[in-house]
Amino acid sequence: MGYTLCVLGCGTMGVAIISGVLASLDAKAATSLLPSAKWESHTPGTLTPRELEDESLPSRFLACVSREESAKKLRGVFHSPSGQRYPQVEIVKSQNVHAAQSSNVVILCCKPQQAHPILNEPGMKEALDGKLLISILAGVTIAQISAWVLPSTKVIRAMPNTPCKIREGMTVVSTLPPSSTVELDKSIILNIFSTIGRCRILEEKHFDACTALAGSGPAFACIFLEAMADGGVMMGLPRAEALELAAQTLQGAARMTLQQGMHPAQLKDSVTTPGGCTIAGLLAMEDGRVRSTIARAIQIATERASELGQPAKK
Ligand SMILES: NC(=O)C1=CN([C@@H]2O[C@H](COP(=O)(O)OP(=O)(O)OC[C@H]3O[C@@H](n4cnc5c(N)ncnc54)[C@H](OP(=O)(O)O)[C@@H]3O)[C@@H](O)[C@H]2O)C=CC1
Ligand SMILES: O=C(O)[C@@H]1CCC=N1
Repeated sequence: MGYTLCVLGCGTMGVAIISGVLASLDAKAATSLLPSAKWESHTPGTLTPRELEDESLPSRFLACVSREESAKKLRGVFHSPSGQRYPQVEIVKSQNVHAAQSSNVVILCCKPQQAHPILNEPGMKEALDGKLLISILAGVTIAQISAWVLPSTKVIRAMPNTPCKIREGMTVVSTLPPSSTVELDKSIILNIFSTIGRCRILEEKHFDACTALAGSGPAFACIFLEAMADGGVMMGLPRAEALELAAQTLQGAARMTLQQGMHPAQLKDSVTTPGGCTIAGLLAMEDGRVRSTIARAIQIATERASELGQPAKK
Protein backbone atom coordinates (compact mmCIF):
# COMPACT_ATOMS: atom_id res chain seq x y z
CA MET A 1 0.00 0.00 0.00
CA GLY A 2 1.31 3.46 -0.82
CA TYR A 3 0.16 7.01 -0.35
CA THR A 4 -1.87 9.28 -2.61
CA LEU A 5 -0.32 12.28 -4.34
CA CYS A 6 -2.61 15.04 -5.58
CA VAL A 7 -1.32 17.24 -8.39
CA LEU A 8 -3.30 20.49 -8.35
CA GLY A 9 -3.00 21.81 -11.90
CA CYS A 10 -1.70 18.92 -13.94
CA GLY A 11 -0.23 20.47 -17.08
CA THR A 12 3.29 20.22 -18.50
CA MET A 13 5.03 19.91 -15.14
CA GLY A 14 2.38 17.82 -13.44
CA VAL A 15 2.57 15.33 -16.28
CA ALA A 16 6.39 15.41 -16.17
CA ILE A 17 6.44 14.66 -12.43
CA ILE A 18 3.80 11.91 -12.51
CA SER A 19 5.35 10.33 -15.62
CA GLY A 20 8.80 10.36 -14.02
CA VAL A 21 7.54 8.75 -10.81
CA LEU A 22 5.57 6.13 -12.80
CA ALA A 23 8.68 5.31 -14.85
CA SER A 24 10.62 4.96 -11.63
CA LEU A 25 7.97 2.64 -10.14
CA ASP A 26 8.03 0.59 -13.36
CA ALA A 27 11.82 0.36 -13.23
CA LYS A 28 11.78 -0.67 -9.58
CA ALA A 29 9.07 -3.25 -10.18
CA ALA A 30 11.03 -4.64 -13.13
CA THR A 31 14.16 -5.07 -11.04
CA SER A 32 12.08 -6.38 -8.13
CA LEU A 33 13.43 -3.71 -5.81
CA LEU A 34 9.83 -3.09 -4.85
CA PRO A 35 7.71 -5.98 -3.69
CA SER A 36 4.84 -4.51 -5.69
CA ALA A 37 4.29 -1.29 -7.58
CA LYS A 38 0.62 -1.92 -8.20
CA TRP A 39 -2.02 0.43 -6.98
CA GLU A 40 -4.20 -0.44 -4.02
CA SER A 41 -6.88 1.95 -2.93
CA HIS A 42 -6.90 3.16 0.64
CA THR A 43 -8.57 5.75 2.78
CA PRO A 44 -6.42 8.85 3.14
CA GLY A 45 -5.27 9.60 6.62
CA THR A 46 -5.16 5.95 7.59
CA LEU A 47 -1.40 5.74 7.15
CA THR A 48 0.75 6.32 10.21
CA PRO A 49 3.82 8.54 9.76
CA ARG A 50 5.96 5.41 9.98
CA GLU A 51 3.98 3.75 7.18
CA LEU A 52 4.19 6.89 5.07
CA GLU A 53 7.93 6.98 5.58
CA ASP A 54 8.23 3.33 4.65
CA GLU A 55 6.42 3.96 1.41
CA SER A 56 9.13 5.44 -0.74
CA LEU A 57 6.87 6.75 -3.49
CA PRO A 58 3.19 7.49 -4.07
CA SER A 59 1.14 4.64 -5.48
CA ARG A 60 -1.95 6.62 -6.43
CA PHE A 61 -2.09 9.95 -8.27
CA LEU A 62 -4.92 12.46 -8.60
CA ALA A 63 -4.26 14.69 -11.61
CA CYS A 64 -6.45 17.82 -11.32
CA VAL A 65 -7.45 20.18 -14.11
CA SER A 66 -10.39 22.51 -14.71
CA ARG A 67 -11.20 22.02 -18.40
CA GLU A 68 -12.54 18.96 -20.21
CA GLU A 69 -10.00 19.57 -22.98
CA SER A 70 -7.16 19.14 -20.46
CA ALA A 71 -8.79 16.10 -18.88
CA LYS A 72 -9.06 14.48 -22.32
CA LYS A 73 -5.40 15.20 -22.98
CA LEU A 74 -4.43 13.60 -19.66
CA ARG A 75 -6.53 10.53 -20.43
CA GLY A 76 -4.57 10.28 -23.66
CA VAL A 77 -1.28 10.44 -21.77
CA PHE A 78 -2.10 8.05 -18.93
CA HIS A 79 -5.05 5.89 -20.01
CA SER A 80 -5.45 5.61 -23.77
CA PRO A 81 -4.50 2.41 -25.58
CA SER A 82 -1.98 4.34 -27.67
CA GLY A 83 -0.43 5.89 -24.57
CA GLN A 84 0.57 4.12 -21.36
CA ARG A 85 -2.18 2.52 -19.28
CA TYR A 86 -1.89 3.69 -15.72
CA PRO A 87 -5.07 3.04 -13.71
CA GLN A 88 -3.34 4.42 -10.63
CA VAL A 89 -3.61 7.90 -12.20
CA GLU A 90 -7.10 9.35 -11.73
CA ILE A 91 -8.00 12.37 -13.83
CA VAL A 92 -9.99 14.82 -11.74
CA LYS A 93 -11.87 17.69 -13.39
CA SER A 94 -13.08 20.68 -11.34
CA GLN A 95 -12.93 18.84 -8.02
CA ASN A 96 -9.79 20.23 -6.45
CA VAL A 97 -11.06 20.20 -2.87
CA HIS A 98 -12.26 16.62 -3.05
CA ALA A 99 -8.95 15.56 -4.57
CA ALA A 100 -6.94 17.34 -1.89
CA GLN A 101 -9.15 15.75 0.79
CA SER A 102 -8.56 12.32 -0.72
CA SER A 103 -4.79 12.56 -0.75
CA ASN A 104 -1.89 12.47 1.68
CA VAL A 105 0.50 14.84 -0.09
CA VAL A 106 -0.36 17.69 -2.49
CA ILE A 107 1.79 19.25 -5.21
CA LEU A 108 0.69 22.64 -6.46
CA CYS A 109 1.53 22.74 -10.18
CA CYS A 110 -0.77 25.43 -11.55
CA LYS A 111 0.38 28.76 -13.02
CA PRO A 112 1.48 31.28 -10.37
CA GLN A 113 -1.61 33.46 -10.82
CA GLN A 114 -3.93 30.44 -10.38
CA ALA A 115 -2.59 29.55 -6.94
CA HIS A 116 -4.64 31.93 -4.83
CA PRO A 117 -8.00 31.15 -6.51
CA ILE A 118 -7.35 27.40 -6.15
CA LEU A 119 -6.22 27.57 -2.51
CA ASN A 120 -9.11 29.92 -1.76
CA GLU A 121 -11.78 27.47 -2.96
CA PRO A 122 -14.30 26.78 -0.17
CA GLY A 123 -13.10 23.80 1.88
CA MET A 124 -9.57 23.78 0.49
CA LYS A 125 -7.95 25.06 3.69
CA GLU A 126 -9.56 22.22 5.66
CA ALA A 127 -8.67 19.68 2.96
CA LEU A 128 -5.00 20.66 3.34
CA ASP A 129 -5.08 20.71 7.14
CA GLY A 130 -1.89 19.09 8.48
CA LYS A 131 -0.76 18.00 5.01
CA LEU A 132 2.45 18.57 3.13
CA LEU A 133 1.88 21.09 0.32
CA ILE A 134 4.72 21.26 -2.20
CA SER A 135 4.59 24.27 -4.52
CA ILE A 136 6.58 24.27 -7.76
CA LEU A 137 5.34 27.75 -8.70
CA ALA A 138 7.87 30.25 -9.97
CA GLY A 139 8.03 33.45 -7.95
CA VAL A 140 5.34 32.63 -5.37
CA THR A 141 6.93 32.60 -1.93
CA ILE A 142 6.39 30.25 1.00
CA ALA A 143 5.15 33.26 3.00
CA GLN A 144 2.48 34.01 0.36
CA ILE A 145 1.25 30.43 0.17
CA SER A 146 1.33 29.99 3.96
CA ALA A 147 -0.97 33.00 4.28
CA TRP A 148 -3.53 31.24 2.04
CA VAL A 149 -3.65 27.97 4.03
CA LEU A 150 -4.03 26.95 7.68
CA PRO A 151 -0.93 27.19 9.92
CA SER A 152 -1.02 23.38 10.20
CA THR A 153 -0.31 22.94 6.47
CA LYS A 154 3.38 22.38 5.83
CA VAL A 155 4.39 24.48 2.84
CA ILE A 156 7.54 23.61 0.93
CA ARG A 157 8.80 24.93 -2.40
CA ALA A 158 10.40 22.80 -5.08
CA MET A 159 11.74 23.94 -8.45
CA PRO A 160 11.88 20.98 -10.86
CA ASN A 161 12.30 21.05 -14.63
CA THR A 162 10.79 19.31 -17.66
CA PRO A 163 13.42 16.51 -17.93
CA CYS A 164 11.82 15.07 -14.75
CA LYS A 165 9.58 13.37 -17.32
CA ILE A 166 12.46 11.10 -18.37
CA ARG A 167 13.97 10.94 -14.86
CA GLU A 168 16.75 13.37 -15.83
CA GLY A 169 15.34 16.32 -13.93
CA MET A 170 17.03 18.81 -11.66
CA THR A 171 14.97 19.84 -8.66
CA VAL A 172 15.84 22.28 -5.91
CA VAL A 173 13.84 21.91 -2.70
CA SER A 174 13.60 24.70 -0.14
CA THR A 175 15.08 24.22 3.31
CA LEU A 176 12.50 22.60 5.55
CA PRO A 177 11.39 24.57 8.60
CA PRO A 178 12.16 22.78 11.88
CA SER A 179 9.24 20.67 13.08
CA SER A 180 8.60 17.29 14.62
CA THR A 181 7.76 15.83 11.20
CA VAL A 182 10.66 17.35 9.34
CA GLU A 183 12.48 14.07 8.71
CA LEU A 184 9.32 12.41 7.41
CA ASP A 185 8.50 15.34 5.12
CA LYS A 186 12.08 15.44 3.91
CA SER A 187 12.07 11.76 3.07
CA ILE A 188 8.78 12.05 1.13
CA ILE A 189 9.99 15.05 -0.88
CA LEU A 190 13.45 13.69 -1.55
CA ASN A 191 12.03 10.31 -2.55
CA ILE A 192 9.76 11.92 -5.12
CA PHE A 193 12.29 14.28 -6.67
CA SER A 194 15.43 12.18 -6.43
CA THR A 195 13.71 9.35 -8.26
CA ILE A 196 13.05 11.62 -11.23
CA GLY A 197 16.49 13.20 -11.41
CA ARG A 198 18.89 15.04 -9.15
CA CYS A 199 17.61 16.83 -6.10
CA ARG A 200 19.28 19.45 -3.94
CA ILE A 201 18.12 21.44 -0.92
CA LEU A 202 18.75 25.20 -0.94
CA GLU A 203 17.45 28.20 0.98
CA GLU A 204 14.39 29.88 -0.49
CA LYS A 205 16.35 33.08 -1.19
CA HIS A 206 18.03 31.24 -4.09
CA PHE A 207 14.79 30.11 -5.70
CA ASP A 208 14.46 32.77 -8.38
CA ALA A 209 17.97 31.99 -9.61
CA CYS A 210 17.22 28.25 -9.52
CA THR A 211 14.02 28.91 -11.46
CA ALA A 212 16.00 30.69 -14.18
CA LEU A 213 18.94 28.30 -14.28
CA ALA A 214 17.25 24.90 -13.90
CA GLY A 215 13.52 25.60 -14.37
CA SER A 216 13.93 27.67 -17.54
CA GLY A 217 17.30 26.09 -18.33
CA PRO A 218 16.03 23.38 -20.72
CA ALA A 219 14.73 26.14 -23.02
CA PHE A 220 18.08 27.96 -22.96
CA ALA A 221 19.95 24.72 -23.58
CA CYS A 222 17.68 23.99 -26.54
CA ILE A 223 18.56 27.32 -28.17
CA PHE A 224 22.22 26.34 -27.98
CA LEU A 225 21.39 22.85 -29.21
CA GLU A 226 19.39 24.17 -32.15
CA ALA A 227 22.07 26.69 -33.05
CA MET A 228 24.77 24.00 -33.07
CA ALA A 229 22.60 21.84 -35.33
CA ASP A 230 21.92 24.83 -37.60
CA GLY A 231 25.67 25.28 -37.98
CA GLY A 232 25.99 21.66 -39.00
CA VAL A 233 23.15 22.03 -41.50
CA MET A 234 24.81 25.17 -42.90
CA MET A 235 27.87 23.05 -43.55
CA GLY A 236 25.82 20.40 -45.36
CA LEU A 237 24.88 17.88 -42.66
CA PRO A 238 21.37 16.43 -42.84
CA ARG A 239 19.11 18.01 -40.18
CA ALA A 240 18.37 14.82 -38.23
CA GLU A 241 22.02 13.82 -37.96
CA ALA A 242 23.05 17.38 -37.07
CA LEU A 243 20.54 17.37 -34.19
CA GLU A 244 21.70 13.97 -32.99
CA LEU A 245 25.35 15.05 -33.02
CA ALA A 246 24.57 18.27 -31.18
CA ALA A 247 22.35 16.63 -28.54
CA GLN A 248 24.69 13.74 -27.78
CA THR A 249 27.69 16.10 -27.69
CA LEU A 250 25.99 18.39 -25.18
CA GLN A 251 24.86 15.43 -23.11
CA GLY A 252 28.37 13.92 -23.15
CA ALA A 253 30.03 17.18 -22.13
CA ALA A 254 27.48 17.75 -19.35
CA ARG A 255 27.93 14.21 -18.06
CA MET A 256 31.72 14.61 -17.92
CA THR A 257 31.16 17.62 -15.66
CA LEU A 258 28.54 15.93 -13.51
CA GLN A 259 29.86 12.38 -13.33
CA GLN A 260 33.61 12.97 -13.40
CA GLY A 261 33.64 16.33 -11.66
CA MET A 262 35.52 17.78 -14.62
CA HIS A 263 35.46 21.58 -14.70
CA PRO A 264 34.07 22.87 -18.03
CA ALA A 265 37.24 24.91 -18.61
CA GLN A 266 39.35 21.78 -18.21
CA LEU A 267 37.23 19.91 -20.75
CA LYS A 268 37.32 22.89 -23.12
CA ASP A 269 41.11 23.11 -22.86
CA SER A 270 41.49 19.39 -23.48
CA VAL A 271 39.57 19.72 -26.75
CA THR A 272 41.46 22.80 -27.91
CA THR A 273 44.49 21.91 -30.03
CA PRO A 274 46.89 24.86 -30.44
CA GLY A 275 46.24 26.44 -33.81
CA GLY A 276 43.38 23.98 -34.39
CA CYS A 277 39.75 24.31 -35.35
CA THR A 278 38.31 24.40 -31.81
CA ILE A 279 40.12 27.59 -30.83
CA ALA A 280 39.00 29.12 -34.11
CA GLY A 281 35.39 28.35 -33.25
CA LEU A 282 35.79 29.45 -29.63
CA LEU A 283 37.13 32.85 -30.68
CA ALA A 284 34.15 33.31 -32.99
CA MET A 285 31.87 32.59 -30.01
CA GLU A 286 33.74 35.05 -27.80
CA ASP A 287 33.43 37.71 -30.55
CA GLY A 288 29.68 37.14 -30.31
CA ARG A 289 29.84 37.67 -26.52
CA VAL A 290 28.20 34.32 -26.06
CA ARG A 291 29.21 33.95 -22.39
CA SER A 292 27.82 37.26 -21.22
CA THR A 293 24.72 36.79 -23.38
CA ILE A 294 23.97 33.44 -21.72
CA ALA A 295 24.82 34.64 -18.22
CA ARG A 296 22.69 37.77 -18.69
CA ALA A 297 19.80 35.57 -19.83
CA ILE A 298 19.95 33.82 -16.45
CA GLN A 299 20.13 37.21 -14.69
CA ILE A 300 17.13 38.61 -16.60
CA ALA A 301 15.13 35.39 -16.13
CA THR A 302 15.88 35.47 -12.39
CA GLU A 303 14.65 39.04 -12.16
CA ARG A 304 11.48 38.12 -14.07
CA ALA A 305 10.93 35.02 -11.90
CA SER A 306 10.88 37.25 -8.81
CA GLU A 307 7.95 39.19 -10.32
CA LEU A 308 5.79 36.15 -11.10
CA GLY A 309 2.90 35.59 -8.75
CA GLN A 310 3.37 39.07 -7.28
CA PRO A 311 0.68 41.76 -7.49
CA ALA A 312 1.05 43.81 -10.70
CA LYS A 313 2.70 47.20 -10.15
CA LYS A 314 0.38 50.11 -10.85
N1 LIG B 1 6.95 24.55 -17.54
C1 LIG B 1 8.12 24.41 -16.91
O1 LIG B 1 9.12 23.99 -17.50
C2 LIG B 1 8.21 24.73 -15.45
C3 LIG B 1 7.16 25.30 -14.77
N2 LIG B 1 7.25 25.56 -13.44
C4 LIG B 1 6.12 26.10 -12.72
O2 LIG B 1 5.15 25.07 -12.74
C5 LIG B 1 3.86 25.61 -12.80
C6 LIG B 1 3.07 24.94 -13.91
O3 LIG B 1 3.67 25.21 -15.14
P1 LIG B 1 3.23 24.38 -16.43
O4 LIG B 1 3.10 22.95 -16.08
O5 LIG B 1 4.14 24.79 -17.51
O6 LIG B 1 1.78 25.00 -16.68
P2 LIG B 1 0.55 24.40 -17.51
O7 LIG B 1 -0.23 25.54 -18.00
O8 LIG B 1 1.05 23.40 -18.49
O9 LIG B 1 -0.27 23.63 -16.39
C7 LIG B 1 -1.13 24.28 -15.50
C8 LIG B 1 -2.29 23.35 -15.27
O10 LIG B 1 -3.15 23.93 -14.29
C9 LIG B 1 -4.47 23.58 -14.63
N3 LIG B 1 -5.40 24.49 -13.98
C10 LIG B 1 -5.63 25.79 -14.23
N4 LIG B 1 -6.60 26.28 -13.43
C11 LIG B 1 -6.98 25.25 -12.64
C12 LIG B 1 -7.93 25.09 -11.61
N5 LIG B 1 -8.70 26.12 -11.21
N6 LIG B 1 -8.06 23.91 -11.03
C13 LIG B 1 -7.31 22.85 -11.43
N7 LIG B 1 -6.38 22.93 -12.39
C14 LIG B 1 -6.22 24.10 -12.99
C15 LIG B 1 -4.48 23.69 -16.15
O11 LIG B 1 -5.51 22.91 -16.74
P3 LIG B 1 -6.91 23.61 -17.11
O12 LIG B 1 -6.60 24.71 -18.04
O13 LIG B 1 -7.74 22.53 -17.66
O14 LIG B 1 -7.47 24.07 -15.84
C16 LIG B 1 -3.13 23.10 -16.50
O15 LIG B 1 -3.24 21.72 -16.71
C17 LIG B 1 4.01 27.10 -12.96
O16 LIG B 1 3.68 27.73 -11.76
C18 LIG B 1 5.47 27.31 -13.32
O17 LIG B 1 5.96 28.49 -12.74
C19 LIG B 1 8.38 25.21 -12.72
C20 LIG B 1 9.44 24.65 -13.34
C21 LIG B 1 9.46 24.38 -14.76
O1 LIG C 1 8.72 30.31 -17.80
C1 LIG C 1 8.24 30.16 -16.67
O2 LIG C 1 7.75 31.11 -16.05
C2 LIG C 1 8.28 28.78 -16.01
C3 LIG C 1 9.10 28.77 -14.75
C4 LIG C 1 10.34 28.00 -15.09
C5 LIG C 1 10.05 27.42 -16.39
N1 LIG C 1 8.92 27.83 -16.87
